[in-house]
Amino acid sequence: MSAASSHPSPRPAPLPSAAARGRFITFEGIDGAGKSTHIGFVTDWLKAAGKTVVSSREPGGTALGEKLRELLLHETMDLDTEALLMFASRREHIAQVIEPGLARGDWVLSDRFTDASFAYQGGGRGMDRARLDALEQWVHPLLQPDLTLLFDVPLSVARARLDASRTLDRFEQEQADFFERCRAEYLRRASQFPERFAVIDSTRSIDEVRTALRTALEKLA
Ligand SMILES: Nc1ncnc2c1ncn2[C@@H]1O[C@H](COP(=O)(O)OP(=O)(O)O)[C@@H](O)[C@H]1O
Ligand SMILES: Cc1cn([C@H]2C[C@H](O)[C@@H](COP(=O)(O)OP(=O)(O)O)O2)c(=O)[nH]c1=O
Repeated sequence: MSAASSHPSPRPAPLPSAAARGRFITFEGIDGAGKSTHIGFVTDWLKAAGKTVVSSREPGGTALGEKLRELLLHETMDLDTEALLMFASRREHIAQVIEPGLARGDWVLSDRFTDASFAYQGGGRGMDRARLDALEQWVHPLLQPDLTLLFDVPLSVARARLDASRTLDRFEQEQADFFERCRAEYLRRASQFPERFAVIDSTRSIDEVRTALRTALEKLA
């Protein structure tokens, strides 16, 4: 018997496999609904579950996106310009942050994404939905969030929660009926895409909201 047959050669090392794709979670709701309050909680919960988390926002999330955010929040502009700049910021965010993060296997959290354009430019300002559909098809034909957490509250609750002392941006200065339309469009989107939306009743206490968030996250993990 040869030495080779009595001592089989060691198995070749497995080839490095590509990281499993991460998950994309978006946070939505009218201003004052409670998104920012709970992003930190979701981040901590996911990290405790062993995930690598990237937390970002729109408009913004990149150096260029943050410059566009400044313009969007403070300069008066035509509605088409506003929608195009929202999607320009989004394109950069997808290319630089969201797609690379998901490819690395990270869990990417975004404070707002395309549902906000449908809610604010579409519902709030009355932009034709077909135009927003076309922009979405252009900017991210294949990408959709794995989970969209919609923090839902009546406008009166959101308004009461917004810190009276803070300076309101161009969107926050809008009238009540604008936000009613935004909220209605968010809820319409949630019923159009029930597989990815979790509607969180954000009138409940922070602890109760956290319980609802855990339930939604456990389904995804
Ligand atoms: N479930 C809740 N109950 C009571 N107050 C809340 C709740 N969620 C958020 N808040 C408070 O409401 C205010 C607005 O919340 P925030 O998370 O900044 O809203 P958003 O990011 O959606 O604009 C904050 O002062 C926050 O502490
Ligand atoms: C992403 C996005 C945001 N917006 C608006 C909603 C918000 O009023 C504003 C900024 O969002 P946000 O970061 O939630 O504001 P804040 O830091 O004051 O809580 O931009 C749109 O109108 N369309 C969009 O596509």
